[in-house]
Amino acid sequence: MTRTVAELAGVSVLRHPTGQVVLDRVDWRVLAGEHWALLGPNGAGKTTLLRLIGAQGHPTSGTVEVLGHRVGRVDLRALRSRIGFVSPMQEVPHNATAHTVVLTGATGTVQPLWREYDPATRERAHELLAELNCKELAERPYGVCSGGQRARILVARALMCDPELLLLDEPYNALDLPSREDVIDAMRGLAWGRPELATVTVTHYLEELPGSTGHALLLREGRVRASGTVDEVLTGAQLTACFGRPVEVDRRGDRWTARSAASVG
Ligand SMILES: Nc1ncnc2c1ncn2[C@@H]1O[C@H](COP(=O)(O)OP(=O)(O)OP(=O)(O)O)[C@@H](O)[C@H]1O
Repeated sequence: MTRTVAELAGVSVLRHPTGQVVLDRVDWRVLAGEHWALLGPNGAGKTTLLRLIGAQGHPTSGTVEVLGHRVGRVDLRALRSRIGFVSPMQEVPHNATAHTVVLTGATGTVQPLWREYDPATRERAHELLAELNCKELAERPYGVCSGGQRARILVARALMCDPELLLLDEPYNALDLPSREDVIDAMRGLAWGRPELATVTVTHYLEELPGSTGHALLLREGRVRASGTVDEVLTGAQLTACFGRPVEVDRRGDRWTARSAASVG
């Protein structure tokens, strides 16, 4: 039987002091090797849900189990060290080289802790840069790398802890088309090369989903509107219900496109 990586049951999040319901009785299970897309309008609760599954917070009610541990009963820092997280909010020292940025993933720190990195760890950072097709960037300062290169460096960094779960919050944000395609290729390569790794990617655009995406969850106003395989969920009817306006979805090869049905013709 395939291992459960994360399971949320009846999860709600209310904001203090307004009592705003950010997530409303969410049920969700992610299995090893699954690749999920998390979609929904602005403010639907996607980042909040990603943070919960990443053991970066507690629900107001309901249960969150990640990698066999119940959030609230374990040291969240220990749990987080087994989860890779890529987010545009991440703090990164821009004058550090790409290799150094990847190394900081071993310690989960913003700044490098040089004494912690033995030769094998340093070599591993090089290997991960190569796995993400950017080994030539090793000595380049992160700050001068392009958006697509930075995204791949951050994925390599997240893989330093050899995670069982990799979470990506809008990794394609503000990338030009070639850069986006490079990151999509890298994600597809990861799915192929690491069959046990589960991933969850928050995105706004179906065009950004690698063909390796097998599952999708649609959120609207904190509620799950649809959840399941991409064939069940990434349909015009489901996206229309989720976004509240007519949406048409096409699938060509292993990629998707979506557009407002009102603009067709
Ligand atoms: N720290 C916070 N304090 C108060 N409200 C918050 C906080 N973080 C998020 N919220 C609110 O919770 C709701 C969900 O936010 P969240 O960032 O999870 O949505 P999202 O689907 O990721 O949105 P977006 O697509 O715009 O990034 C929003 O209404 C937001 O304003």
